[in-house]
Amino acid sequence: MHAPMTAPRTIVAASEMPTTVAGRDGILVDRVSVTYPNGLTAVRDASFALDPGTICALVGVNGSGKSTLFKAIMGFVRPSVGRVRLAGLPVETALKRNIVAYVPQSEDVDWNFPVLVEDVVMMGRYGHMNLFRIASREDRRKVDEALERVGMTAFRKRQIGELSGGQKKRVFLARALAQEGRIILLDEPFTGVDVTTEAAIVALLRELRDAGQVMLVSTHDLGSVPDYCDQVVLLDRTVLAAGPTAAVFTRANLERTFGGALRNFSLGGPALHEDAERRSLTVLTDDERPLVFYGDSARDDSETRG
Ligand SMILES: Nc1ncnc2c1ncn2[C@@H]1O[C@H](COP(=O)(O)OP(=O)(O)OP(=O)(O)O)[C@@H](O)[C@H]1O
Repeated sequence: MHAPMTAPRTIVAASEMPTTVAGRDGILVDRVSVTYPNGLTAVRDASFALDPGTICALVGVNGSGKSTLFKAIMGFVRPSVGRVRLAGLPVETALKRNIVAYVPQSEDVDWNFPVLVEDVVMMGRYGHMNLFRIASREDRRKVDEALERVGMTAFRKRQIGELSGGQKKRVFLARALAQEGRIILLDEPFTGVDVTTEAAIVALLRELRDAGQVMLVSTHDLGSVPDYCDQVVLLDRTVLAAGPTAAVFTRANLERTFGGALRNFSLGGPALHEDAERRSLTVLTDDERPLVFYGDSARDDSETRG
């Protein structure tokens, strides 16, 4: 059972935190704004800091700027204002040192590209290779290990485009594992994934967290956030709230984040099933797995899932 939710509290902006503590070895997003060439400011004055050994959910409606923030962290777009530090380094340096791994959204990948599963995972090793990209025994061992960890060894000679959605996600996760980045960004890793695969991915993320990695996970799967995320960043073109899940992932904050996009079912009164206690039940849903609140506490219903 997840710890009861507490009242939302004021979150200290990353820029006000001493960089020697928060985000020093993890992710520091400090007053970042991103303006696209068409003049649209997709993210304004966003700040948060994540230390190693953290899984953080990035939550917001479609168009709230999640992918833009990922692109800024990956160096695909340059902030017009503010700075990103990865393990204390500027983005370009962190990328050169192979510190950041990225698991893309399925839509961002060309699945017709003829490439084998094991080749995709080997791409995670490219940064460790010399100019000629000749895989060493160590590189091959890391690829074998990564495929094994995600349960895709039997599929290694298959074309990536022939796999199911969940299998593709596992392969890209294996690529991130093979890369051995200390920072992993996952863009909607659970979209189109069955509950068994989701549970396997979550178990792997927990292992990585326990090994000291820091993960930022963009997700619409609200119901599972309290199960495995230590921290949450709520985004709506700017950071509405950021911090420990128990403090930030509250009904009030979610309603503020999602506004009319959130479907809210409230049931009051009658006892549920064999539960004798009468209490109110609220179900909040974005577009994937719903989040259930009993009174003001989010219920961890992981035991009821496959
Ligand atoms: N290259 C671009 N040029 C101009 N505007 C863009 C560009 N990319 C995204 N946008 C706009 O920036 C805003 C934020 O988009 P972004 O893709 O970051 O949202 P998101 O939170 O990732 O959405 P989703 O949940 O749908 O993936 C949107 O209004 C989008 O139309």
